[in-house]
Amino acid sequence: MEVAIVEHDRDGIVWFTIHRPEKRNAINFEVMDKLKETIAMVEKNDNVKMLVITGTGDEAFCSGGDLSKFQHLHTEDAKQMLEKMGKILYSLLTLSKPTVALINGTAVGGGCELASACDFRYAKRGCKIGFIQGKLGITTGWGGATILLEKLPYTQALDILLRAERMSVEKMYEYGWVHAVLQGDNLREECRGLLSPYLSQSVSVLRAYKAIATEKWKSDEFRTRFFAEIARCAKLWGSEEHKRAIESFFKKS
Ligand SMILES: CC[C@@H](C(=O)O)C(=O)SCCNC(=O)CCNC(=O)[C@H](O)C(C)(C)COP(=O)(O)OP(=O)(O)OC[C@H]1O[C@@H](n2cnc3c(N)ncnc32)[C@H](O)[C@@H]1OP(=O)(O)O
Repeated sequence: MEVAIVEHDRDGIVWFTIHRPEKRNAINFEVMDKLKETIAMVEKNDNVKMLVITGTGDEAFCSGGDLSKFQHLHTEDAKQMLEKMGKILYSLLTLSKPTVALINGTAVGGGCELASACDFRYAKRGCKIGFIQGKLGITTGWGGATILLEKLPYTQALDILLRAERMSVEKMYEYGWVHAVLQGDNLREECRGLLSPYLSQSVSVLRAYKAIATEKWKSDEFRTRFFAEIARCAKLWGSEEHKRAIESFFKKS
């Protein structure tokens, strides 16, 4: 079965849908590979204007890394896994076309990092959003904290990370992380409506604005901070606190 569905529509939107509803759209290596391939295609293809990332079903946008696969990784292997996705999120962050996370359900852990790397976050009313990594004895491991601290005011970003709680869409809207709260009757159409002013611009204009917007993230200084975050998380990955948190999640689920 496909782990992600990629559709290219008439308006120039590429829809990338993580398709693992039975795992609450958790990201394994296959999802990473497919996302990497899609980002490269969007970058190159002049018929594509925007990338929208979402998840299958009503339950989850994305539950982060696939813990059933990644829970046993030790520091060095964990670092490789985190760096692999970190590089993908960095290319998403600096993509030359506008990007949207269409949050159709719960977004937790790495799911929030994936959404943070997008330019806009539109979320269905009632969803829960949580940078819960702190409660798992780790930090964000895909560069998400560095991105959050770039995109939100310092106090809001730090509050979200230190609380490590599942927060309401409304609260995340107040913090400026969610840009539009959607009713959810037809998420795609609501999303398309919000994107229509952007889609009326040419690809050259979209590319030019994205280049201006993302220039600051192409410096060595930013990349060093981004990948240092990943190394810190890798160190915590093998800690007793993290192992206990994951064991307790699997006992419950
Ligand atoms: C690796 C990077 C790191 C980072 O940088 O942040 C991470 O992302 S660590 C992962 C952080 N994510 C989590 O800890 C989320 C764990 N999941 C949940 O808290 C909940 O599942 C949910 C997302 C809130 C949904 O709750 P609910 O609707 O009640 O579903 P269940 O809990 O019953 O789950 C159904 C099914 O899905 C499996 N599942 C869920 N999340 C994951 C996951 N991240 N990895 C692997 N599998 C996951 C869960 O085990 C259930 O499976 P079955 O028991 O086989 O049905």
